[in-house]
Amino acid sequence: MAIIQVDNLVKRYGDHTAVDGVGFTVDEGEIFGILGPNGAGKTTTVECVEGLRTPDDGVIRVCGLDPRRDEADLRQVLGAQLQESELPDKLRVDEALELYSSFYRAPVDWRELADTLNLTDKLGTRFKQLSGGQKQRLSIALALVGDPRVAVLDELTTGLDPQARRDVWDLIERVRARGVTILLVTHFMEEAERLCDRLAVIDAGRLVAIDTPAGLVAKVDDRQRIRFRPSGPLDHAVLTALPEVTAVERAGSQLVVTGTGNLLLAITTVLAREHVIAADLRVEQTTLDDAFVALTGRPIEP
Ligand SMILES: Nc1ncnc2c1ncn2[C@@H]1O[C@H](COP(=O)(O)OP(=O)(O)OP(=O)(O)O)[C@@H](O)[C@H]1O
Repeated sequence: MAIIQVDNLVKRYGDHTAVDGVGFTVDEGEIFGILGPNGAGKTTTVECVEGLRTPDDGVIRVCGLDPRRDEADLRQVLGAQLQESELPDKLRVDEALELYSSFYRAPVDWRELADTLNLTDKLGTRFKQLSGGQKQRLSIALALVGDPRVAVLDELTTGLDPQARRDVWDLIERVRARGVTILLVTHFMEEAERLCDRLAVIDAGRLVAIDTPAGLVAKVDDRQRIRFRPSGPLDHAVLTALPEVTAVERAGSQLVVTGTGNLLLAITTVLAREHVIAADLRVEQTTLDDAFVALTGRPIEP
């Protein structure tokens, strides 16, 4: 069942159309990602979902609520990561968590949440004195403290080191396992691939594609590339004769074979028959990065 519904969303800033007819639905319990380069309109889209901005056109429903009209009810079901500037510098971590839980009818135990986010030894620290990563973890805690049905997380792991990023991903998976629906804004391919059930790719305010990460890759290209160094002479014709093979190229001492289907099995069977050993064999598949370039015409990071 759709818990978030966005139809033909349009948002303009002056004469600049930041979001231009974007639509998607998110099912209950899904992690749904919005992926796109800087300035694509991702934050504007989710801020309309959160009721923080008024759309110029379109319909949005979150748990059946209209984010602008039903703002007070929306606050009880939707958790949003706050912007850094929203917390006073002198507020301590424990005070912030206590304050935010007081906003909700049925908050979770904030001490437990702080523990999960490795914030327990920072409870007495003032906001201003937290590192970038600690502030980020606190903002995630504040988004989840109300035990929301839907959590909106914008650039969740920006500024975190690789280990902290993985810890946050694990946390998000645990949150989802409790049934929370997550709308996630990201421009990290690895994050999108690892966490999201489905992704909306947005570029220059427009929706380019919606699919699973694997579906986006498959849409673009299902070719694989296999590289290896043959141990002895090999007639390329034995490879090009295979129905799975579309091309064979030489790159220095390596052969690069492109194809589809069960390419690896087809190649290794032929090599065994020809008594050739494939050294340094590597299988390269189309990645989400490749799919993004194919869909939008450019890489996500300039
Ligand atoms: N309050 C505003 N007033 C005017 N223009 C704005 C405002 N907020 C955003 N924009 C513009 O609208 C476009 C979309 O911005 P938005 O922040 O939604 O993109 P984004 O995809 O979230 O980008 P980023 O990844 O950089 O945060 C950009 O061109 C941005 O400069």
